[in-house]
This record gives sequence, structure tokens and C-alpha cells, in this order.
Amino acid sequence: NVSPHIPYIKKCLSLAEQSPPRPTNFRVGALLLSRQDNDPIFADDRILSTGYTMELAGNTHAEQCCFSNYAAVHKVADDQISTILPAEAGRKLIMYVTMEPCGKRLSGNAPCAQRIARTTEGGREGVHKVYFGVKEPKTFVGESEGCRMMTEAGIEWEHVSGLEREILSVAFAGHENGEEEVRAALGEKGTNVDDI
Ligand SMILES: Nc1nc(=O)c(N)c(NC[C@H](O)[C@H](O)[C@H](O)COP(=O)(O)O)[nH]1
Ligand SMILES: [Zn+2]
Repeated sequence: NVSPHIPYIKKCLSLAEQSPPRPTNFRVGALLLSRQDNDPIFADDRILSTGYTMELAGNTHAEQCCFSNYAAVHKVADDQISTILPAEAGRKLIMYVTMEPCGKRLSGNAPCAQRIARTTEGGREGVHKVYFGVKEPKTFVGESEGCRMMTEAGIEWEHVSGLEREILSVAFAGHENGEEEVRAALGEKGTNVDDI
């Protein structure tokens, strides 16, 4: 029996495949949805936004684009997104991302774990839980901090296993020796659910 999260991770993977390959980041896909509580088969999910790495101008991340796209549709600035995200009784905001949201970026831009945490500003519900298909490989920042930052912000997260190889192959496509980095990342502690 396949986890009900797999189709959503696959949807994020197809988003990630639209990202222009670069050696300086990973190709990632993200989506934001509203889910009814106690709905085991996700029968009433509402997709709110999607994003992929460098979808929007500049050095943008998938989660960042997902939020920016939603903010643009609602005509607010990125840093006002918490004011326009739906907060409905009996429903939760859920994010799916192919890769663990970043906790640090070499460019110094705001990391996605922080952007996700900021959706709860002003005591708003914000993003309740983040599902991701693979831990961030050590390539750029070493041990990833995203999960710890989400936990500190009171945001739940969960690694959905099963698509690590596919996700990493897409993520590393722009890298010099992508295949070798995929193999290394698969061997890294933390790509298996029991390591995270
Ligand atoms: N979750 C996630 N979504 C993305 O869309 C993306 N590109 C990364 N990548 C994480 C990686 O750590 C950073 O890409 C490097 O640290 C370089 O930092 P910049 O991207 O230049 O800010 N991670
Ligand atoms: Zn990021």
C-alpha cells in the first residue's frame, strides 16, 4: 500500500523538473494545500499554490516561489503572506516539497524554513505541517538545519520515503558530477526515514 503522500511528492517532482539546471542550487518543487481535518483519504484537498526553484526571477527557491505566487494572486507583498493565507476551522495548511526546506542559504537570502515559520506570525495558524521526500544533501551547507528550525517554530514535518533517488537525480541535474553526488547523498545518513 502506497503512502497517500506519494502522489503529492510526485507532483512536486514534476514541478522540480521545470527548474533550470544550475550547479549552484538544487532543483526542487513545492506545493501548498488546504486539507480537511480527519480526512484519511484527502478527499477534500484544495491546492492553493505551487512553485519550483528559479520559477520566479532571481535566485529563488521552490518554497519561496510557492509563497510568492500565492501572495501575487492576492496582491500582497511576500512578507504579508501570513495575512492572506486561509485559516479555516477544521482545515489545516499543508506543504509538500521534494526536499527538506533549507535552514541556511549560501547566498544569505532568507531560508525557506524561516519563510514557512513566518506564516504563523500574528498568532495565525499558518502552515501546519511540511512533508518532504529527501533530507537536504550536505553539498552546500553541510548538516541541514531546516527540520530543527521548523520544530523550533512549532511546525510539524515528516519525511516521505520511497522517491529519494528520483528526487536527488532531478535536484542534482545541473551539477558537474550529478550522478556521483546522487549516490553519495543516497548513502548519507538521513536519507532513510530512520536516520532523520
Ligand atoms: N529546499 C530547497 N529548495 C530549493 O528550491 C533549493 N534551491 C534548495 N537549495 C538549498 C541549498 O542549500 C541552496 O541552494 C544553497 O545553499 C545555495 O544558496 P542559494 O540557493 O544560492 O540561496 N533547497
Ligand atoms: Zn530554500
